[in-house]
Amino acid sequence: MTASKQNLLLAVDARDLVKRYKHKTAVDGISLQIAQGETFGVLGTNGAGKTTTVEMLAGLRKPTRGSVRILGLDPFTDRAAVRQLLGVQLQQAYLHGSLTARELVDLYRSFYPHPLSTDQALTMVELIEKARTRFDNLSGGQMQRLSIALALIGRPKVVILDELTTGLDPRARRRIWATLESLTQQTVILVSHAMDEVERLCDRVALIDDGRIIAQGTSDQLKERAGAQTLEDAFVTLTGKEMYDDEEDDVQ
Ligand SMILES: Nc1ncnc2c1ncn2[C@@H]1O[C@H](COP(=O)(O)OP(=O)(O)OP(=O)(O)O)[C@@H](O)[C@H]1O
Repeated sequence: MTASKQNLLLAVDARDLVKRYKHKTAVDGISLQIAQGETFGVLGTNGAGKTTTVEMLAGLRKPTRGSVRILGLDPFTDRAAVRQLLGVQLQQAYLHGSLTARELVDLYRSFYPHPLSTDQALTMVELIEKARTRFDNLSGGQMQRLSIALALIGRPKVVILDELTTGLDPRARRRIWATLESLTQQTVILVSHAMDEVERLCDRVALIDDGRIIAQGTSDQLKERAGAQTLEDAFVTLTGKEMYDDEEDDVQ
């Protein structure tokens, strides 16, 4: 494949994704086209369908309808190939708790052909001193940082990060942001509630509400479209909802 043709290939091409559960349509016709090298933000209130969407992109949840291609490959039928292209950090890391941080990084390294070194990965998220600590004995923020290192260890072409820095202290957030800003060659899909994070890191953003994309564009385009000063105000105007509205909060 020539270089120019390769660049035309979308990192993510999702068409009309639908995910229906028995009593709920979590995702209701989402299409996303994300170019190679883009950092793409997915914003939405709790329960909007963000995690379900990215799980379908990663081949972790089968869509009821629709198609996904990651660099032209189907994550379900080309599972082994896609696994080498993709790094995923999910909201809840299901990791083997009795393994140490170093053992987990070593294990994940083995899945990829050209990974970072274990020390590089642990240093990147400032966990080198915790290398010998079992996963179960790490703090919540340390577990989260480790899961970011595991998503990035294989130098994947496409990285999916769900709630990247939720719960991290300001210093750790800045450090992780700097790491992400250095990933200029990689495509990043970032699910977030943090407007500052999205504005700083993302080239484009999709606003998701009730399983649908209600607007997408650069932060500036969304602000302009909503006549808003901030991305948060744009979000409220375009969705008619406050960012932290939660379905469950209504029951009091
Ligand atoms: N396995 C499941 N069975 C039934 N309903 C589900 C299942 N998983 C998710 N849902 C529902 O689908 C909707 C979308 O969930 P999802 O986790 O994708 O939202 P989200 O935007 O990631 O939310 P949050 O910001 O709270 O993480 C929610 O109403 C959720 O309760």
